[in-house]
Amino acid sequence: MSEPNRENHEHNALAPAAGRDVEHVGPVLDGELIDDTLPQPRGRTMPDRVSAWRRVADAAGRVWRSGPMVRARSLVAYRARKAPVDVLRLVWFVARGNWRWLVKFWNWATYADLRADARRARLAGDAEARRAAQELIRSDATARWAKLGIAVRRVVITVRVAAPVVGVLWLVDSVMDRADMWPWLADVYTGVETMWSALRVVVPLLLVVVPVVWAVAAAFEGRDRSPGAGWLVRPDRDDADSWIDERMISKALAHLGIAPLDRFYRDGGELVYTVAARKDGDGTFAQVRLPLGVTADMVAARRSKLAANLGRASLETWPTKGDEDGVLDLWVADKGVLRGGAGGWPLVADGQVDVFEGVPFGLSQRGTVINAPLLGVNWLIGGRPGQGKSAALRTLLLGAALDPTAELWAFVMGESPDFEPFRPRLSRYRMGMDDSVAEAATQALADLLTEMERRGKILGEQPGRPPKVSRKLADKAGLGLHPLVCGIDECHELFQHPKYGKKAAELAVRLIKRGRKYGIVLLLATQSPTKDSIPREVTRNVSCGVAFSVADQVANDGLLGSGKYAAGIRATELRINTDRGTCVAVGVTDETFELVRTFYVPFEDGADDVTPVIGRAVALIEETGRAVESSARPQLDAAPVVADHLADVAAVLDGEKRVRTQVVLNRLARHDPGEYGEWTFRDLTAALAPHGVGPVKSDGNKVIRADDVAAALARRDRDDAGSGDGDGRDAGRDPAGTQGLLPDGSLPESPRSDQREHGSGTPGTRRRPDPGSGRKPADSGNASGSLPDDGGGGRDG
Ligand SMILES: Nc1ncnc2c1ncn2[C@@H]1O[C@H](COP(=O)(O)OP(=O)(O)OP(=O)(O)O)[C@@H](O)[C@H]1O
Repeated sequence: MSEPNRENHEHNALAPAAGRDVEHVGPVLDGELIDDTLPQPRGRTMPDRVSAWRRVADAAGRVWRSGPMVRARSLVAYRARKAPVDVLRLVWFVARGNWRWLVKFWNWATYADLRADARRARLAGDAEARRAAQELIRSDATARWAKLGIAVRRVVITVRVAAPVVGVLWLVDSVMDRADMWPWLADVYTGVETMWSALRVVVPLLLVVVPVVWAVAAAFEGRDRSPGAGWLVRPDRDDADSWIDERMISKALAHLGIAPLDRFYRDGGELVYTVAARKDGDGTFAQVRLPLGVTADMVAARRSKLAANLGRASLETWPTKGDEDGVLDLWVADKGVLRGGAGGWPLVADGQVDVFEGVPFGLSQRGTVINAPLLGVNWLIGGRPGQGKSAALRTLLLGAALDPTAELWAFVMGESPDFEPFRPRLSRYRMGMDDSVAEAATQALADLLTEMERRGKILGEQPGRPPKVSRKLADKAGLGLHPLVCGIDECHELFQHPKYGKKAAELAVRLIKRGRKYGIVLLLATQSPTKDSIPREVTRNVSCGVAFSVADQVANDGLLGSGKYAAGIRATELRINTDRGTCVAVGVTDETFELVRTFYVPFEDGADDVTPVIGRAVALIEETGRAVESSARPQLDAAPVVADHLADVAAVLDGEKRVRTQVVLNRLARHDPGEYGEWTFRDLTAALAPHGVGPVKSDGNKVIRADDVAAALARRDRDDAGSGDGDGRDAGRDPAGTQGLLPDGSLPESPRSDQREHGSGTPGTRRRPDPGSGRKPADSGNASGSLPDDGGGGRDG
């Protein structure tokens, strides 16, 4: 029975509705046919959900821990902590603002300023000025009362006119119906009523707004006007209460006694912080744009006052010039943090070095390890006696020793055992005060120059003409492009040597300008970095300057570069003995300067950590199948030191504008009898001709003009710099070292021996060193080995 019925229903339901009544058969459901044979979407399982949640939680955690979030969090926390004090402060500002307005009103009402003028004039006995002031008070009072009278009269007139009109309107409105009024009169009433309703809305609003505006204005008027009293302190670390913030810095700057800065503050100026005070290593860094008339140098000149104002020691306060003269970079160390030394050298017990990566040198002021660059740079280390120069030079050389590809030379121009333990690892080593050491060192510089030229040729022959020696090229057997590091301690003794000094200086300058591309590194240490003891061109062109405690600006700028003292980069702040081992360094990182606590590898009073490191360095070379180029080998035939005729002529002109050729010849003969003793006019002309210089006639005499010689020298230097990338110290410094990383523990691949495969000098007999013996060279009085070379002798040890 039910089937026909259902059919009937369906038929009715599907029948077209047009022209008939529609019969409702219940709700129409939307659906989808499911085919069991197709793959069905799977519901999300529990593990899926968990991992999705975990991903979301991870992302949220990352955002939570991100830098801006941390800063925002600490700012909110800081402000929340400060909220009660801030509220009290605001209330106090409002009260003080009202009081200040009251005082201002009172002063205006009582002519306090004019009365003060009159009083001053009376005290000064200036009757005329006093009369003028009193006259002014009288006339001003008259004018003021007159103005008040006019205003009152206007009000009275307005009331007298308006009152009858209002009365009439009120009367008319109370006796007449609006509908019976003239339309214009009804409009007047409508307008009045609209105004009245608007007033009913506006007045309560004003009753709220006016007090708020009043309070804000009063708070502004009553604000703290002392320097740096802004509200925007931006802490980004937890101990926000104990660190240096903008307010402290502004306050400290306000009390330096710099007139334009004082004026700026007096006029209510607020300093602009281009970098808000933030934690930077073991201290706080901020960058301030100084107001008109103030330079960073002016602040740097008052460093000790600034330090005192900030509650720090001078050494802990570093105001330096930022990107512009008017931008102050200020770094302030956390209290006492610089007192601790850097600790032991990280490689003293273990590890290896790749000199292309740098050598751990010390801790920066930020507390990170400075990996000092060795390749592609030259070093000048200086400071007062006993402050750590030799120890720093030793650390650099020790680092180089732990690179089995590096060849090391050392010359100590004095009686000092500082580098004795290095002997087994050194290819050349001379120590002492006699002339033969100076001669050997000069010879070494000449050989390095020859070697540099050879390397230049080799580099030019490589595919792609690489611009400089790379790790890959240095490791390539047979090229002889391995790193060659030459350290000269007490180098002023060499440059001031009566016989070899000039030559050594000339050679060193040329090496420093050009050698860095060829893997040749010069490390110079000196007690005396004055212009007489170190050639100006050396101090100008070395890329890494290190100054331990120095006595004055001259020594400071001699080591760190000109203008550094004025810019606030001052090793004069380092206290003799107290800050032993701490130095100011430029060029060792990308920072303008670093305050470095150098690592110390002891070699004194029975303590000797150097010898074991050298033992390890020698063992490393043996492991890699290299032969050590030791100074113990017999002397190689050294190429004679080549005389530089142009430089010698320049030297003997002795600052005179023009000198007769005969006098030049005489002076040259005195300067270097071996070279110039037999020289004639023709020799002199021939020697100078290639440089475009020659004798010219002046007052009937043949003379050499100093200007011509200087121009030729400059030309040559330019050419040298052009081919060697002449590194103006401050302009295009060499790539700086890195910070914060220790060098890779080991080289990726043991480099092959190539120390003996290039040609310079003549081969010597090679002997396996005995690292433990600390053996003296066979003849320590002789110049030790020249550049490693065996002219095709056995490779790879
Ligand atoms: N980084 C350091 N940490 C701790 N002490 C150091 C450090 N460097 C050097 N010293 C100490 O200073 C002493 C002197 O060091 P060093 O011989 O290197 O000074 P110097 O400047 O070369 O002196 P001189 O000019 O007389 O040769 C060392 O014996 C050592 O005690």
